[in-house]
Amino acid sequence: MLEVQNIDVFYGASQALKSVSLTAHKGQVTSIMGRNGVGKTTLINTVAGRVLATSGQILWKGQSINSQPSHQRARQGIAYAPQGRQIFPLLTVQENLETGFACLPRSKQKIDREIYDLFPVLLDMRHRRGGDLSGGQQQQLAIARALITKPELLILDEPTEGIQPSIIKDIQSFIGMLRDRGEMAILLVEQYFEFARDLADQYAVLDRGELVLSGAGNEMNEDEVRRLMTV
Ligand SMILES: Nc1ncnc2c1ncn2[C@@H]1O[C@H](COP(=O)(O)OP(=O)(O)OP(=O)(O)O)[C@@H](O)[C@H]1O
Repeated sequence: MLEVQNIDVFYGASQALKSVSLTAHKGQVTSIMGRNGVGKTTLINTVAGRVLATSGQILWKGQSINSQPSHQRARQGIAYAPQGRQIFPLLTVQENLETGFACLPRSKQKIDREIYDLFPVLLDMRHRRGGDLSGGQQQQLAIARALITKPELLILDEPTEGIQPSIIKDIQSFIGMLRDRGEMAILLVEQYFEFARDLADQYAVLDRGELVLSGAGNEMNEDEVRRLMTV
């Protein structure tokens, strides 16, 4: 479904990704792992169209999307919940959700009841300001906002960052549930090893811009991956 083929990315003269390849499939989580600064966010930003690859191909449902800007990719079913959540603190929960409509035609700009069924806390708090939510609730809001377009590829950048341990399990269940519905592929960037491992149908480990290890989640060499994730 998503095929990233040998992409190179540069920031000025510095190369952030070196010939990185990756796939993601419907009904599966692909966990992208690695230390700080190895290129994980750059990789998903390149898939989302926020950063452009200088060479290589990104194929979405068999078509090259390299030259498409991010809003066009969003319209094609690629959604992104960014690192740090980027909730608008002064907008209400409902208004935050509505910002996810930007790439949809007016006729489709409706919050499905299903979103609130998935995240009941957001229904209870829909008239509260985004900034008043806890970190875990904001993370749910960020995922819900990404789901508003009914994506077929959901990209999540470090959803556990800054979230208290008791809520991390809930976030893990949400992601597992979305995966099990079989309607979308999920690309998960995560530094919390157990979280990324438990969700991974496939995994990829980056080190200094290169893909150094990848495979099926259930065949992961845990010691090796942990070593590559340790500073
Ligand atoms: N906009 C940018 N301009 C210049 N260099 C950048 C930019 N964004 C990232 N980099 C550099 O590219 C490299 C990869 O960064 P990236 O954020 O993709 O890594 P990461 O694995 O996601 O790290 P983290 O886990 O800290 O988010 C780093 O050396 C970083 O400093």
